[in-house]
Amino acid sequence: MEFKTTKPLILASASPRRKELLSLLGAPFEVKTMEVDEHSVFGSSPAELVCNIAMEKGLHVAERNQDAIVISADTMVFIDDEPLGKPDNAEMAKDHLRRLSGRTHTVITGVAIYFDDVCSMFFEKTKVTFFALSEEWISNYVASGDCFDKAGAYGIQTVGALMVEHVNGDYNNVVGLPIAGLYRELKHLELIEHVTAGTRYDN
Ligand SMILES: Cc1cn([C@H]2C[C@H](O)[C@@H](COP(=O)(O)OP(=O)(O)OP(=O)(O)O)O2)c(=O)[nH]c1=O
Repeated sequence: MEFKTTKPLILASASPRRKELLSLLGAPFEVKTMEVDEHSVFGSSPAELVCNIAMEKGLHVAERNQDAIVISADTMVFIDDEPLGKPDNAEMAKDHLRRLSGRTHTVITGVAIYFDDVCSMFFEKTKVTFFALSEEWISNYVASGDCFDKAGAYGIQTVGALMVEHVNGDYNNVVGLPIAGLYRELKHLELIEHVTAGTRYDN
């Protein structure tokens, strides 16, 4: 099953996970990124914060590619409404994991879709419950390096999966892109269509 977008599609993200998930649509796309200072972005709620960061990540790419659909996203882990982003160092990673140990946290991904001078945004929330983690586990996991490029200092799609007792919601949202929600949003905005037999090689 394949889809095509009504305009050229650009993913404004350096995340290999987002690239892999967007590929599920089977629609061609390019990756174009521009650096943004995530720390200078604010929001009055966790969902608003991730949406505002997602919007910021896509803005300059969209300005330079006005004939395209530009997609950008931001994923953060929230515990007690406090954001846990990507850890800067091993101590910060250990602190993140100690806070997540034995508790349920929320992973929110904000997604921005730029097209026709418009920016449409949505977010997806997934609840993840961790088993209680021993100090030895935390040290070994952080030493493996898996935690460093990931919000909350874990990867649910890697060996980090061994910490997860329960997931309530979209798994792909935790990995960085709620692809089912994104497909539905693109469909709602009439930016994507199913490639039916006979139209597959039309362009
Ligand atoms: C919680 C969790 C996050 N992550 C990743 C998804 C995101 O790539 C990353 C959160 O950082 P982001 O700042 O959302 O994204 P990024 O810096 O990787 O990529 P870009 O800004 O260029 O789009 O954490 C996992 O891969 N697995 C997980 O289980």
